[in-house]
Amino acid sequence: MTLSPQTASQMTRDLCRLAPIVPVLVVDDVATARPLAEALVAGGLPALEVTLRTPAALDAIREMSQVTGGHVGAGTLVTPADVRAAKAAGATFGVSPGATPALLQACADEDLPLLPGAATATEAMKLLEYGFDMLKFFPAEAAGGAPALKSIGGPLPQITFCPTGGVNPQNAPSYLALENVLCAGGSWVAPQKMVAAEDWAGIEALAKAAAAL
Ligand SMILES: O=C(O)C(=O)C[C@H](O)[C@H](O)COP(=O)(O)O
Repeated sequence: MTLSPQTASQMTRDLCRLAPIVPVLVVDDVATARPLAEALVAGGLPALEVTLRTPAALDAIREMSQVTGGHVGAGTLVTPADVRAAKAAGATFGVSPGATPALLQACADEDLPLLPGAATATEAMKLLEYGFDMLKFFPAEAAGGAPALKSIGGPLPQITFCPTGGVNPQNAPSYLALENVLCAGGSWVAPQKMVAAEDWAGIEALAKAAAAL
């Protein structure tokens, strides 16, 4: 099977329209995965990105995929092997910090809609040449923040973005106000301490506040 970049972008764009914030999750303990996803979805954040940065990540994706109303994707996709593992675990989309031809091909082969990362006009233009017009702007704050993304939108208005990396409740509104931003990614809605303490009501409240941004 080969998923076209155009179709992949349409699918990730639809996901990014579900809520203003996509939680970026680092799951250490698979036992927390399902209640964490339930709290975030209940709070109004249905699209979830589980980073492949911990040994528990793939099992966490498997668990979270059972949660009604959730859309669980895999983040930190770097290699074709990551893509195959994410797909096998049940991820319905992928997110990568950047993009390589091998990664793009693996996502097409696995039918995994990818939100590929770009930080500069040239990177965005290369992805546009492939057919991707829904991108992750990463690392958002370090790469110039909302002013940089606004500037990229001048010559490249056909590309829409999900800025991620250093986004927080204070600066999120300045991104979300841009015409070329559909949503933003952020880890603050699932603080490690609250997850460890199993404070699901607290996390649901954070999600509600983020959903209202
Ligand atoms: O691992 C990945 O693929 C990523 O997507 C990196 C994330 O963008 C950051 O982890 C966002 O984290 P915060 O800056 O804490 O919101």
